[in-house]
Amino acid sequence: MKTFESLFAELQDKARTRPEGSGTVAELDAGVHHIGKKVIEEAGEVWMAAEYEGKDATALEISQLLYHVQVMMIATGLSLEDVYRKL
Ligand SMILES: N=c1c2ncn([C@@H]3O[C@H](COP(=O)(O)OP(=O)(O)OP(=O)(O)O)[C@@H](O)[C@H]3O)c2ncn1[C@@H]1O[C@H](COP(=O)(O)O)[C@@H](O)[C@H]1O
Repeated sequence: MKTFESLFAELQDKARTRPEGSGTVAELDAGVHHIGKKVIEEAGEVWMAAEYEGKDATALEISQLLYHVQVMMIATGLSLEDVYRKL
């Protein structure tokens, strides 16, 4: 099963190797402003799913929020350790 750490390593690899067709590469190229809007959009979807759509839909939306947060970390040059130090 994919974990937060393994997904982050995968996304770092995508950012470095820039494979054709990667949504992550496209999102990184679109920049922090675009990624920020995706984070906000997914956060809103988490809220709505949690209130009205049940556990499975909420888990899906949370996974998408975590993905976009990780893309933001890579776009801003943050490592997992940089964030974990703040926990
Ligand atoms: N976990 C994710 C992931 N979660 C969310 N998303 C993206 O976020 C979008 C969220 O879906 P929504 O339905 O909310 O949005 P949408 O309006 O349909 O999508 P857009 O039109 O905004 O792209 C999805 O369409 C994906 O583009 C993800 N994209 C990629 N991953 C994983 O990231 C890794 C690298 O992916 P690539 O860079 O695409 O190879 C792979 O393991 C993927 O499984």
